[in-house]
Amino acid sequence: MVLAAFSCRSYSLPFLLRLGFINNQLLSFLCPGLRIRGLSVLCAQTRPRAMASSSSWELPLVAVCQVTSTPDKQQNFKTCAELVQEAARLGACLAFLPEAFDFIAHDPAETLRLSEPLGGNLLENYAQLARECGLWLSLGGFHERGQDWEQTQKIYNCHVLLNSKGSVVATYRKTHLCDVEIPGQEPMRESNSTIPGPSFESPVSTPAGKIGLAICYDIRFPELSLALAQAGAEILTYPSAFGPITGPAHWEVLLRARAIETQCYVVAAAQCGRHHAKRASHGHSMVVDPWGTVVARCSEGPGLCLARIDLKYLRQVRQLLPVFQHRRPDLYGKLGHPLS
Ligand SMILES: O=C(O)CNC(=O)[C@H](CS)NC(=O)CCC(=O)C(=O)O
Repeated sequence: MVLAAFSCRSYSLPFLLRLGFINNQLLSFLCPGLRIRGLSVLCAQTRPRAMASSSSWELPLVAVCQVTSTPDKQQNFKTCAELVQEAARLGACLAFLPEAFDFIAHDPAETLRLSEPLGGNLLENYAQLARECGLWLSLGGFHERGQDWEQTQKIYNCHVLLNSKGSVVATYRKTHLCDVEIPGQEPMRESNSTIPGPSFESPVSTPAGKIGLAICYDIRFPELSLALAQAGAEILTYPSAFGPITGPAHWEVLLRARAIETQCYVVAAAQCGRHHAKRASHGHSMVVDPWGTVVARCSEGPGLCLARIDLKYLRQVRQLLPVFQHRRPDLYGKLGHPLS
């Protein structure tokens, strides 16, 4: 007990663990109570020592906003605007809002009624907000009436990236729609109201790095994240509204897996709490670094968290573990076909 405590304080436990002077079994034998603390310290410091980052205040800061959207569009805008203003005050160059930041409706009919085109009032309000605050905005899933609205009477789930002048720099329309029924959470039939997008978009240069756009359920398709990484993405974004059953089981694991596989930062702004009588979301917005470490996470309820994006560190991780050189595309030809 004394030895373990002494080790922790004086000789940096993770350092001794890495050198092999002490292992987790020995540690748990010496001090069961400290094991968890020791492991969590280890987790935060598994970043290899040689890979020290640049001075952190020189690195771009991003903000991840977590909200509880309701059917009330005006109120939702007010909540999001306050968080974006807070992000700007804290020095962020880019703020991320979750899927359905504009609203979460009671049913598909209300979703369609509340939707707007890209050129509508809501996007104009966000463009003005970006200009006033002087930061970029990832608007993670806007219920968009597209060019084909008159014929189809259906919308797109559209991720819009605005620069600090309020101009639309990129749009991505969700390609994998969530049509799933999981016992214990409200059935999701996104295709009732939404058309899947035709393609993914090339990653976009921003003050924080090159961003690959995706949305929520897309995270279950590693093919998309690999395609984005191969097209040059350094940051992947998964603005989301995960449910209360799949959230605890899959959310963090999926985010960390995508970060480790692609060696990208993963930024995931999430809906949280109860939207209306029938629907609730998991929350747990976070930023994962290219090593797979969760470097920022929101607490319960609406709010924001911040992370620095260190692209030098990203390149070091990619050098240390050159999985993109070791990949065997000659083996994976049938990938993506339904299981037989
Ligand atoms: O409904 C809206 O207005 C906005 N769209 C959503 O919230 C979508 C479709 S219902 N939600 C998801 O994709 C959750 C995926 C998920 O929970 C999982 O993959 O486990």
